[in-house]
Amino acid sequence: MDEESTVPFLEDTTSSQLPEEVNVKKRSFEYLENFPSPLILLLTSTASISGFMFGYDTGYVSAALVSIGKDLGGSLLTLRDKEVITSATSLGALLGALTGGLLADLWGRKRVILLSNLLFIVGGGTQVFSQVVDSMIWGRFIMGIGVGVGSLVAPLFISELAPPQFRGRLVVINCLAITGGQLVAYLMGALLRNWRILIAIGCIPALIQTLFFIYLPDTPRFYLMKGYHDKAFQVLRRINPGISDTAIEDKILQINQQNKQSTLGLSPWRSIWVNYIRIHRKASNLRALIIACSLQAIQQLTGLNALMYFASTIFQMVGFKNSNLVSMVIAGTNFIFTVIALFVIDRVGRRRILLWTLPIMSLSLFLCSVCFHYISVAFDPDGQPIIAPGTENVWGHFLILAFISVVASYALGIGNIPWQQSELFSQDVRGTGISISTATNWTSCLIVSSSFLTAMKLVTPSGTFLIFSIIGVLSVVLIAFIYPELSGLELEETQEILQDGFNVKKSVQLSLQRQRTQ
Ligand SMILES: O[C@H]1[C@H](O)[C@@H](O)[C@H](O)[C@@H](O)[C@H]1O
Repeated sequence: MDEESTVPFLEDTTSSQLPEEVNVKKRSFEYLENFPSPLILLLTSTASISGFMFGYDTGYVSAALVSIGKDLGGSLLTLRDKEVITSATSLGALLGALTGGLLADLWGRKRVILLSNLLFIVGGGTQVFSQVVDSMIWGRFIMGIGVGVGSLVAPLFISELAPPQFRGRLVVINCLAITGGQLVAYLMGALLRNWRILIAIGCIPALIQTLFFIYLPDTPRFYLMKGYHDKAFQVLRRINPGISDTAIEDKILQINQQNKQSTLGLSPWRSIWVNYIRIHRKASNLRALIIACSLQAIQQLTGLNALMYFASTIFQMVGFKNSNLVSMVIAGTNFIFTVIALFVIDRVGRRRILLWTLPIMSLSLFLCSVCFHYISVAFDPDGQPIIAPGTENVWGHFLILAFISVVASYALGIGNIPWQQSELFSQDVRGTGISISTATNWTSCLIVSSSFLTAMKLVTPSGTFLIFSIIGVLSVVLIAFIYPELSGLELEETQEILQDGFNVKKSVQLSLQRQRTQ
């Protein structure tokens, strides 16, 4: 380690020229490990249980709706009941996302994860014991709040702990848990005929995570936000074995520089307000917010979840009668390609992956649109799409290939990169920032799920997928202009990048230099 590497990068926060001009001041904290420490892996996997519950709880609903039959109130569920039961979770998640980040700043990341578990268990329990539709809806709503809170706090927790060169991969572990949760939900849905057991199983991971977290610490960055130097020191020491005390103190100094802005001592409401204003007034924060919200909106507005929903009808057309199997093929592709993302995200870089995969995804969506042009889709009296008899199967086969290509390119990039959002924000407004961007995700999800069937009727399925494809193309242009490369950079460094512009070119150079020195 040379002398220069002990100079905290952020000491030079007034510098607006990056990165050659700052002579690549190396990070104050030299990571000696080539592999994250066992404690980091334990904390990451435990936090990722939240991701699993996000996936499982959004995934089991279609199977549960089929097997509920007349169990709720003695009559079959109407289409309206099904819609409300399904969307109650997304609505709850929107509420959870709006409040989760703010609570994480007030109470700590760990306590908020515990709160989300309580919501999972109360919401799940309410559903398991439901005798009428209304209590089922309330159960789904309460559980949805837990999903929303968990969807933002788990990646936040992980990215605050992770050494920069592993951060991308460690956050993808949570995304892997989401797609894994969806896959397991479909698998269980196919195996289990009893919906109450299907839902009850979903509460077990929440209990396991609670037990683990009782004994595990919060993140050093949160402890420093609250002024707990010793606790932060101890966690940094445990997660980075082999690092000198001086290097740890350097790191603490670096984090504390950003905490000068913290709202310590203010009342909770006042600090929420102050952070809300701060995130809009300070240029670097506003840029971070624009990037994070854009990525989250793009993830949902390119229609992946709608495609998942429609997949079973298409597969039926080409001879697959088992719709659960269909969902598993799509969810399986999503899972497998998220595994690949895990291995490439830090090496290739977030920006570059998006610029490679989004064009492929847009092209695949366009191919879906072309295939649909040759397939005649009708709608049954309930408004559900059905394939008109006598349709040429060959287009159905092409469509399946196009679907798989959409899901694969999605899972490699836009399916997981928006969840790296915590790295964009400075310490003082991180909770507020990720609350707003996660709420953007759930709002966009609600917009697509509530308008998808109407759009298919109004502009045909071919037109709907053409719209998704156009959104994909526009997103590539937007990302090319506004998304800097943050792979390998310290959380504190990203703010420097966003200080006087989006600094895309300079960030790419800095990230490359970091990769060479790590
Ligand atoms: O990152 C996740 C994942 O890609 C899921 O498969 C998808 O259903 C969610 O909407 C998304 O947020």
